[in-house]
Amino acid sequence: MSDKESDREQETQNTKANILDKYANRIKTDEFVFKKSKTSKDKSDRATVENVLDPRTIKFLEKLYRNGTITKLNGCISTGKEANVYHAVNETNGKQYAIKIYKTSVLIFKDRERYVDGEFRFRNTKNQHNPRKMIKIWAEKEFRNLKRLHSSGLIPTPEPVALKSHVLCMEFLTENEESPSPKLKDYQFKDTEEVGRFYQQMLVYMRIMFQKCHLIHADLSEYNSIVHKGQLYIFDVSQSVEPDHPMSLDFLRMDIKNVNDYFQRKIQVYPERLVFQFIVNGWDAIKEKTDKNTVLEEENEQTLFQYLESLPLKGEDDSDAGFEDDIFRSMHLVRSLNNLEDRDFQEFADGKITTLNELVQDINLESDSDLSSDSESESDSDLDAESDSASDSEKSWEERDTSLKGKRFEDKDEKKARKQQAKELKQDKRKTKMKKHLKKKLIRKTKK
Ligand SMILES: Nc1ncnc2c1ncn2[C@@H]1O[C@H](COP(=O)(O)OP(=O)(O)OP(=O)(O)O)[C@@H](O)[C@H]1O
Ligand SMILES: [Mg+2]
Repeated sequence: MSDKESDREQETQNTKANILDKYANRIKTDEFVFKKSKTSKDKSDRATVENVLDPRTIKFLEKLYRNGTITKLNGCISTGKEANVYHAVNETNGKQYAIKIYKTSVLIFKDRERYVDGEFRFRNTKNQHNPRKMIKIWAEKEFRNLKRLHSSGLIPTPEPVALKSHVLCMEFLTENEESPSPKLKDYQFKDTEEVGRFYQQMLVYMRIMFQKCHLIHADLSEYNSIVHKGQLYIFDVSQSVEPDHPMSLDFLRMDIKNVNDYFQRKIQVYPERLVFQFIVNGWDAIKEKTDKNTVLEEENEQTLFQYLESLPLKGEDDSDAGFEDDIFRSMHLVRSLNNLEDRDFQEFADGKITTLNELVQDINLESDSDLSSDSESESDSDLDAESDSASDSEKSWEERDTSLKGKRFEDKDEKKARKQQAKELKQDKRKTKMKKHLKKKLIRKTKK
């Protein structure tokens, strides 16, 4: 190890040592048991803390102490495959927090990449194989998505409080000092009427997330929703994507399946295709589809519930034939014919591919540009990312390269090189491209 590295190693150990000295009695990482916490006088076990939290994590955690957000980390409430969640408290104002600390195990990144690739907001993300940098981006993604949902005022979520690199601090959902509010999977429903209400509420939130917040959850289930003060709260949005993500509609169909799978153990549910159309269709298309005795005014939660009431449940309506859930789920859905790869044309001709506009009308898949740059709305104190020597996408927000990206602002020879490259790309695409007249003939044939 070079001198420089060993100095750095030594410095890290020192940082860790004196942080632990300073906070030793206020950081516990073993399992947090609510009832016991009041009486437990047992000192935090320093050795456990040392092997659970690495020095960098402790350094970020310390920022939450120093800025007065928390005064004590009580222990771990969940060990997930991606992150551990800890309970923390501010003993002065009694506020309770959930501190989600992401893990750096590389194995998970394989699965995560598909959620980051293709996302407009993370187009500059490099270092996909650098675990430390990747967890920072992943935590930032969760923080920004949570902020977008929370600030919309339309979707109940835990309030996001701060992000320090891969350490995310948010409001802890609990109705008393004794226990966290239950996940949907553990919630004791009063009766089937209440189950039905929660089911419709979940579908309405999925539509609002898509239409107003321009997000698809992509891991929605009874495990990632909590019933708090009688309301359904949505969280765990690190993997959520915008509608322009190439796989957004596949993720949406997966969410619909998971939600239906949970509720149909208790009540009758709607066909997945109708749920998909409810979420993705523009409001005018929805109004058109309703029968004449359901008059809908402007879109709000009430009219959305009203529309759902008018929908046939699974099996009640034979127009569903040919669109059973498994067929709908396995359908190769493309956004429009221009998205069709040449090799798919034959499949399309054989009627095996459905274009989106055959399924829904006036769909808006464009991500709202001001929403997409939701980082601008972050207050710097929230996104106090660690600023080590890193590429643009890694710099903390204050230091990131603010020169405008895009064609208008590049210098001359870069522009020339880019044009040349685009020309070559077009040339070899043309070689494999299907001739226009053949494409037209195929489409005419399928329209008959
Ligand atoms: N704000 C919160 N308030 C109360 N409990 C929370 C909060 N955030 C997370 N939890 C608890 O921690 C658990 C894990 O949180 P989350 O799902 O965000 O992490 P995860 O890494 O995705 O875990 P998993 O892999 O198990 O889904 C939740 O199921 C919930 O029980
Ligand atoms: Mg989760």
